[in-house]
Amino acid sequence: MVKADEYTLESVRESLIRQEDTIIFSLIERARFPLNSPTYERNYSSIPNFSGSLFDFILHQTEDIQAKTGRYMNPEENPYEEKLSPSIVSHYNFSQFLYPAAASININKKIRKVYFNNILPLFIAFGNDGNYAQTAANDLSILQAISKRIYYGKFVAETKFRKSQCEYEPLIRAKDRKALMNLLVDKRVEEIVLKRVEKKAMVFGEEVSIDSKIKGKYKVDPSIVYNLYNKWIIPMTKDIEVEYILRRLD
Ligand SMILES: C=C(O[C@@H]1C=C(C(=O)O)C=C[C@H]1O)C(=O)O
Repeated sequence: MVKADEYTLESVRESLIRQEDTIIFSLIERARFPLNSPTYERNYSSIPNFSGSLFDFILHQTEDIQAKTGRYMNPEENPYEEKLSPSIVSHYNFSQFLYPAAASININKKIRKVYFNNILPLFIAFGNDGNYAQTAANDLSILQAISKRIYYGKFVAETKFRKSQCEYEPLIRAKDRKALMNLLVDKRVEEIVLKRVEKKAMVFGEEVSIDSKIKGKYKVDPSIVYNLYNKWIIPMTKDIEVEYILRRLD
């Protein structure tokens, strides 16, 4: 069993670094397909007894089977769907590190909206090749990876709170969002994250050729990965940190 104190700021940071790999590989996989807009059109799929797009259907069905088989018993995992089947398997005794009153914050709607409106158009070619099920499955992999990363802000906030409780408490009582954000933020770490994800996108996504003249062609533009983290992923992680910390004394 993982003990509650096995999460430390260092271990949380290590996990965030490993999650970068998952996010970047999932972007590379989605980039194999063009936009494939019918995937997201309500009227296109005509699935019997379901009103929604093919993507909505795959999201619901996939999360439901994952819920049944215990995925969301782990506090590090957060589903997008609200109504899911209960787990039908016996499960591992996961450490309950988060503060219960603060653990349930949810910005799924925002993450979904940002993904489809702001992130996807950045790295996808327009077009339609008919591979809608694969497209939706790849979207879901990215959404799950960025959701885990953003909600990991709760673990970041909890470790920081435990380290400096006296500094946080008065600001939480005063509901001083701005001061809490200043206390939570570490600009130096953010700059390292940004440089590292750009580099990882180069290393993981470079077209490999035995012809040494072909260099510098990437499956997903590294500067887009940088921007994705800078504009969306890090800010949303920090929002989760602040929302979590505000409820830390409830
Ligand atoms: C995750 C941390 O907290 C904040 C959020 C960061 C992020 O989203 O990458 C980086 C630094 C901090 O501003 C941390 O300090 O490691």
